Amino acid sequence: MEKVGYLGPKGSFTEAAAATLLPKAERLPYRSIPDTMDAVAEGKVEQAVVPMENAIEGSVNITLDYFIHHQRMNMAAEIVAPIEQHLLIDPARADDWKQVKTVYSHPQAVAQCHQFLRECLPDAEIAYTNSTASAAKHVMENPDENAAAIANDIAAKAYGLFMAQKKINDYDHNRTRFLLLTKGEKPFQNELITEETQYKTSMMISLSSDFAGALHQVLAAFAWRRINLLRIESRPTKTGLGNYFFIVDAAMKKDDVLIPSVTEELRTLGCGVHILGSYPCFSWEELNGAKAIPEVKHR
Ligand SMILES: O=C(O)C(=O)C[C@]1(C(=O)O)C=C[C@@H](O)C=C1
Repeated sequence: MEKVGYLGPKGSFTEAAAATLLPKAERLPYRSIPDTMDAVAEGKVEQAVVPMENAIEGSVNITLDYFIHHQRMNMAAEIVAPIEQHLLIDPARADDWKQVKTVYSHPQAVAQCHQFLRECLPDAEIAYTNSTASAAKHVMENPDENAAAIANDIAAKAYGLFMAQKKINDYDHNRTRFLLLTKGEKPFQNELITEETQYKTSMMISLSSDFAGALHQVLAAFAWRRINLLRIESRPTKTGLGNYFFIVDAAMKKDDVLIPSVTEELRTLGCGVHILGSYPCFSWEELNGAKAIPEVKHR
């Protein structure tokens, strides 16, 4: 049976994303995003699912940075999922959630609920964990701590916690984009792919030097070919203040003409160009119907 690694433990949003993309694969939890990627590089699993970007909080920087600087692999598929955060506590404290002293969660989840925390739990300490599910697990394992977790309803069930406050994310349209990563360029062969499936091609582009219009030249290479760009993200190269590379997502599948020619043109301009993957993109609703978060049967 094929294996997929995910940011665990069980009950994380990432597990639900992995279960939806690869329902037949054996799922193996890892304790951090870098550990999850290392598992692919070390051959412990053939592929892994990690969170990449959130509609409220933006990029998951650790994913992007570890991917670029430490474990360059292939982006093989994408799923965008709705994210509903809840405040979970030990059932024995069901009526006392306002007295909670510490709130545990992943930094992305905490950021998605800033306003709620400021208004409803202004004195609570925030403690960051590797994932929302590890926060829930911690609260379950430490009933004397007077703590709460921000996590989803699957984690509430998995760890026997009470949902003291539901949907505490500050904005309704909360969605996270998860990526399936593989070691080599392994096309995602799956019955989920149809004629209508949209593709993206992600590229890392570094500018040759800093001059007026350098980024404009890069964008022009896409523009005159009418390649639609869905995202441009800049991240530090970590070589000095002010040095950045760009991650660009083009709304098309890697082909034999446009992508090779834009790559060629950018290289002629002196840019570094790496194709990070060309992959099908799915929405949660497309794969799960109207159900917000599917029941994840744990293995
Ligand atoms: O998968 C999880 O449960 C996580 O904690 C990770 C993560 C993320 O990094 O974006 C996943 C989805 C939510 O946006 C919040 C947290």
